[in-house]
Amino acid sequence: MESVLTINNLTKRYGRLVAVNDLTLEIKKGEVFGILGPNGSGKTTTLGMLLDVIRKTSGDFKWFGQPATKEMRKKIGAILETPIFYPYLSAVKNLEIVAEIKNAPKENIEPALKKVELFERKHDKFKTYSLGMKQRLSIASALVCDPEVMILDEPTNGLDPQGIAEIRELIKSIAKDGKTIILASHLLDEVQKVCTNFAVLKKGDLLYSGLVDDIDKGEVNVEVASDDPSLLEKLETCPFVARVSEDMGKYTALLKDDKLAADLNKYLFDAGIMVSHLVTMKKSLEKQFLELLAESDNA
Ligand SMILES: Nc1ncnc2c1ncn2[C@@H]1O[C@H](COP(=O)(O)OP(=O)(O)OP(=O)(O)O)[C@@H](O)[C@H]1O
Repeated sequence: MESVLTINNLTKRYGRLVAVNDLTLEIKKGEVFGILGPNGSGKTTTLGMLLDVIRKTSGDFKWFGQPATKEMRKKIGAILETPIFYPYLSAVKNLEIVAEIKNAPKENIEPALKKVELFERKHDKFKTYSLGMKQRLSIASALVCDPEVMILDEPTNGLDPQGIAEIRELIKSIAKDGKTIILASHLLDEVQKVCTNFAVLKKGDLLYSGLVDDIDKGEVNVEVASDDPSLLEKLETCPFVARVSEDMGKYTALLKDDKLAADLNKYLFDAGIMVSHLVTMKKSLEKQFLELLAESDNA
């Protein structure tokens, strides 16, 4: 798949504080890429550097395989904060002004308003809009330029549950149209619901990057006990046990090759061992991330 963005060793320091530390990532066409991390983890700083509104300290990034140019930046629609709309003007008038400033065709306004489901309300004044509608209009203002990539920073912040659901649906529907989306969020749930790929940042460091589908896959640890003294030896020689540890007379075996507790039970039974205790201790990535985020909140 074509690379939309490659980031190599990107770093931003504010004095002694390292806001983004040696970040290396690749984002490919069609991905909905979530940058996940608690407050202060460096998400906004990263997006700011990628959009050249924050000056990088060191490192490098390329959009579409090339250093960013003004022309290329037109392919990127970014909403870092709500754009300033005129409160007494209608949505359509506001978007006409946006199109004028950004030199975008006025014909894009109607489809953009339809996409964000504000077409019926297009003549209403901006000030009469709910927060969710205002956010959808912000997204429409990026769509007016028909960008290939959309960048959204905490797109559901401050919205009520219905507003949140609408924005998430909208993001998925924009992605279906073939646009690549980069989204910063502190909500694992949001990233899980909307994104295909994600990276986890903590205090500027990249902790993890991978597929959202892998969140449910986690390590399978099985706690096992038996009166048979050869249990440890059998566990250590089992071809799908990666590691064994002992605690209070029970062994914990980390399984590999997608094997489950039932497979271990069968293996031990076939080896002549009757177990007295067998419990799966699955630690999903989700749990690990929640722990990680909680740790950061307490830091
Ligand atoms: N202009 C600045 N001067 C000094 N420090 C800054 C500046 N901007 C950001 N920082 C610091 O850099 C770190 C990363 O901040 P950043 O805003 O990128 O995090 P974030 O993950 O986007 O969090 P949030 O969601 O709260 O904005 C934080 O410690 C922040 O205090």
